Amino acid sequence: MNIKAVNLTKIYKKRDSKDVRVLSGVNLNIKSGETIAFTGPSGAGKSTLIHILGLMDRPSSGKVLIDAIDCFKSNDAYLCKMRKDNIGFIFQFHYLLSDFTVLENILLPVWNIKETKIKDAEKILKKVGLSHRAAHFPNELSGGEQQRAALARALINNPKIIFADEPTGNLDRATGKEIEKLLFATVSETKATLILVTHNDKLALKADRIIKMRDGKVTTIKN
Ligand SMILES: Nc1ncnc2c1ncn2[C@@H]1O[C@H](COP(=O)(O)OP(=O)(O)OP(=O)(O)O)[C@@H](O)[C@H]1O
Repeated sequence: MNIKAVNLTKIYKKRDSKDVRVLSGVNLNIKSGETIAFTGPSGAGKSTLIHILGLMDRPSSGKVLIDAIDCFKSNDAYLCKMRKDNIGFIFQFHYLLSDFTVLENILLPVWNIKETKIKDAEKILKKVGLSHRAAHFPNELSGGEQQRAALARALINNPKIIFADEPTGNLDRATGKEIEKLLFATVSETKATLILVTHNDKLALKADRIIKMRDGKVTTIKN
C-alpha cells in the first residue's frame, strides 16, 4: 500500500507548561512494497510519526493518505478496522499478554477466530521457528522468542504495511539479527511495505531508503 503524509504536525497541549511541538510539517511519499528506515536522535519525533502513519494516533493537522484514502477524515472505528485489515506493528518491547499462551497471543488481533485462522497462526509460528512454544506462556520464553511471537502476532492478519519501532532495540546482537532476517524475509515474500525506526545503522542500511529526522522534521532522505 502507498502511504502519503501531507504537512503533518503534532503538538501535545500541556495545561501546566508550554505546548510540546513534536512534528513540524512532515511530507512523505512511501511506495507500496518499499522498505524505509527512520533514523535520527532521541526525541526527533520518529515514534510519534510512525504511530500517526500507522493510524494509532491522530495528527494535530495534516493528512495521511493510504492508497489515496484520507484516513483521518474517518472516525476511530474506521481507523481501527483499517489497522486490523492492513497494518501490523512490532515494538521494542513485545507487549505479549502474560495470561495467554503464545498461540492465543498471536490470535488476539483476529476478530472472528475460525479453524482456518488457527491453522494460519500455526503456520506463522512455524515460519518464526516457535511451533514448539505454541502452548507456552510469554514469561517462559527468551527475549528473542518473545519478539518472534510479537512478530507472529503482527503478521496474523496478513498486513500490507508493517511498522517496526526499534524491533531489535531490546535484544542482544545475534538475536536482533535473527529478528531482522525474519522481518526482511517476510516482506520480501509478502511484498508488504516495511517502515522501521532504528538507532542501528547496519539495520537502517538494509532498507531501500533511510529517512533522517531531527526536531520533528525530515532532514534527509537517502536512497
Ligand atoms: N504524550 C506526550 N506528551 C508530551 N510530549 C510527548 C508525548 N509523547 C511524546 N512526547 C515528546 O515528543 C518528543 C518526540 O518523541 P518520540 O518518541 O516521537 O521521539 P523519537 O524520535 O522516537 O525518540 P527515541 O529515539 O528516543 O525513541 C519527545 O520530546 C517526547 O518527550
